[in-house]
Amino acid sequence: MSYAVKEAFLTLQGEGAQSGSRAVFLRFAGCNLWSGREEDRASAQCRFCDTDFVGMDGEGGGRFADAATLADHVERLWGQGAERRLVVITGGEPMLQLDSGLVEALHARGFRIAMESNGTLPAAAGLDWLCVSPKAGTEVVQRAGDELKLVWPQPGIDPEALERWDFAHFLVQPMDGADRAAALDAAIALVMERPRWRLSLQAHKVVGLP
Ligand SMILES: C[S@@+](CC[C@H](N)C(=O)[O-])C[C@H]1O[C@@H](n2cnc3c(N)ncnc32)[C@H](O)[C@@H]1O
Ligand SMILES: Nc1nc2[nH]cc(C(=O)O)c2c(=O)[nH]1
Ligand code: SF4
Ligand SMILES: [Mg+2]
Repeated sequence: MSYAVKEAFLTLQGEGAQSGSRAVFLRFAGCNLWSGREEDRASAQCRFCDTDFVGMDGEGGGRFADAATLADHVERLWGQGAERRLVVITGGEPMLQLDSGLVEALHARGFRIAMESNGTLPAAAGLDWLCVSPKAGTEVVQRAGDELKLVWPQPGIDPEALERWDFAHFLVQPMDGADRAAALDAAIALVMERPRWRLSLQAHKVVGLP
């Protein structure tokens, strides 16, 4: 099968428990919770998205005919060196496209594979790091993984209920947008009340990386 990629680039992981790690980001086009068009945002299931995932016109984006071609592209973006190769697969919603063929092709090139998902679709087998970020009002089927990353505040989500899910790390990330100062206060307050949680800041935005 072919893959629709919005953009792909080398940067540092800015979020979560692996923040600060060198990584190739592979951003698939399309999401199942929002069309990506501003005129649809108010009626979407996920309304706070900070990402343009429409089309294939970004840096390093395009239509890739098969898994080997896309994995070669990721390898070229990483450059020389076999040590600690990491690809973060995101979107949009990556589980609309990520399949076992791409997992195998990336592993064959020595990559650890991390994925950022909204959890409404079951994760592909064989991933090395799974981040699930639940969205209020959606049915999250993927309730186990490496990190649960809760964008906060989100009315309709109860952090205490999420603590029963099977994750190694519980991160709370302030919602970026018009109310980001209040969101930061709310995220800090959550950690103060519930020590299971740790604060995840979007470090790439602070330092000006993509
Ligand atoms: C753009 S999403 C793509 C992956 C997947 N669709 C998801 O939602 O997890 C990547 C990450 O950014 C987070 N995110 C999106 N909009 C955000 C915002 N306005 N502030 C903070 N985090 C945000 C998501 O919750 C997710 O953890
Ligand atoms: N540097 C950087 N780190 C990130 N971590 C998760 C991101 C995402 O959009 O999925 C992201 C992103 O867009 N850029
Ligand atoms: S689920 Fe993820 S990609 Fe889709 S609209 Fe929400 S934050 Fe954006
Ligand atoms: Mg992002």
